[in-house]
Amino acid sequence: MTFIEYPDRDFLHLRLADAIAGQLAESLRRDGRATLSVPGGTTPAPVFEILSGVDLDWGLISVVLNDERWVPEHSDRSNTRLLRQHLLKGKAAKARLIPLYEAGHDQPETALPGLAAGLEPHLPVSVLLLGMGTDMHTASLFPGADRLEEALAADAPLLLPMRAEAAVEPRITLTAPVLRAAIRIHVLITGAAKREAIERAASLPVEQAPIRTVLDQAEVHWAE
Ligand SMILES: O=C1O[C@H](COP(=O)(O)O)[C@@H](O)[C@H](O)[C@H]1O
Repeated sequence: MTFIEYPDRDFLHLRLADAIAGQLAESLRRDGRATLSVPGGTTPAPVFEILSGVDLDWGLISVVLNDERWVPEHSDRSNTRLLRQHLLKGKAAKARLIPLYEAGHDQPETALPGLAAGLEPHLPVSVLLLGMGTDMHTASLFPGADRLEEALAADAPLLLPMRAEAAVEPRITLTAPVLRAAIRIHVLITGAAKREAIERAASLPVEQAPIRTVLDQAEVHWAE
């Protein structure tokens, strides 16, 4: 993996947002379209805030989460809600959100075919930004999750539902082949515990450290 250490979080957020914006612009020039996939959780909001003010042809950019928790959008656990609050506003309000949640379904399984059909035309992902938990999960690929093996397989479908003790609620996640097919891959982590975890991940099997599925292709961005 390529590991980039920054002197502080503000600098990290600015440099990473700048790199992502440049790569999206490159995809727009090359392909006339771009897809950006982003994590939820507690870490990425400052990068989203910066990106939302960047001058890009956002009308040609699709945005999809790496994963979603199966909760309504008004829940403070909703990754879609986080996206709307911090990224899909300002200049980025024109971007097209590709949903990973559909109201009216108690469980992700029944919504899955429709969500996957909506995603397919927007692949491959041009720029993939991932987060990681200290348990080395990325997207909703959790160690010990019920469908992890299926999601890591080379012939996995685009999306899978996922349940794991650490995940709290059912999830829906992009699978490993979709993540690995992304043209540019960034991992954003902060703090000593996540640095230690990603260093440990490099020597563990992917089932124990799912972040490994992208580590050979990723730039990891870290600040204390
Ligand atoms: O639950 C999730 O966790 C990971 C990591 O989140 P963080 O709060 O430790 O930054 C995140 O990447 C994933 O998208 C999210 O659903």
